Amino acid sequence: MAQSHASEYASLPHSVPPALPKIEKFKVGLCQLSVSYDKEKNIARARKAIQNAAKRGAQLVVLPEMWNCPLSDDNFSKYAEDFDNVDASPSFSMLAEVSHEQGITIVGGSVPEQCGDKLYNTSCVFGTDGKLKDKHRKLHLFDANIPGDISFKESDTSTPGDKLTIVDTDLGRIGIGICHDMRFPELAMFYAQRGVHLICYPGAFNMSTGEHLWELVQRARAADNQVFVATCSPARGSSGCYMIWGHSTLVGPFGEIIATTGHEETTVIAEIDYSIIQLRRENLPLYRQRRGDIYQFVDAHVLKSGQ
Ligand SMILES: NC(=O)CCC(=O)C(=O)O
Repeated sequence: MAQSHASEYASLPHSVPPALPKIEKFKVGLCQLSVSYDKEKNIARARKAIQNAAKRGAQLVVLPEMWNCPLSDDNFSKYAEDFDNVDASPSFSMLAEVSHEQGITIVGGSVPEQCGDKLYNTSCVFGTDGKLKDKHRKLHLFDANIPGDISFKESDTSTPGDKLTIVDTDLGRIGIGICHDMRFPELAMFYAQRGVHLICYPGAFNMSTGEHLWELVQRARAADNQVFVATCSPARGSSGCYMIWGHSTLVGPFGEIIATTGHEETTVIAEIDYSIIQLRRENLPLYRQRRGDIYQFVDAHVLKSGQ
């Protein structure tokens, strides 16, 4: 779990290059799904998309933010699931079943999670055995007010998470963020410093910030940290008042776009080759060039533990 990673890695020098996992090359599937008001149909649609991505060779499948639920604050509690009560959690159960059935790793986008009287925007990661490996609760809730454009206050209904999520999988060390989490470079730096190879951000940028910033921020997170970044959005036209930008994308460690799409429902299949991380870090050894004598990135876990 992330918190144990924090203490385990607290003493590492900043920006160590990651050790490569056994598997260097594999295919990722980014399922950009249409989302309707019918939760059962959303689950069936997601299952099919995952199965098709696996048939096309994807060993890792990423789903969008809020794939079981039209994206609006007033829907979250209606579509929420309690993951501790798996029998009453059809989205969770489907992901567990299909990851096992297909023998793949799934970053299960996000769905609203009910935990006691709290709602979270939560991403569950499943291993090839169908077991939950970890879950990430969105840390930075999307509260925005751009007059005449968009007004959204996720914090009216949801509670922010309180931990970082680094998951060791057969396909490398994966860091998880959800949508607005991508705006915060510190989170990506924290992950990179702890040897993450790939950061997955299920996300649903809107039309205004999407056009200007969706591509820019994910390329920046990848280039700054010399890691892979994968984003997965719902398709536009998905139900709800929130107009979605789409454009699910895989970015490489040079900030290069490896594969992307438009706003319609589709699955992007692309190859991740981790040896490129090593190559780029040799080409441009940012981790050695940082001026730790002038400035330092100090994370809260290190401060708290007094190191
Ligand atoms: N669902 C979200 O967190 C949206 C974030 C977003 O659009 C942004 O600009 O940030």
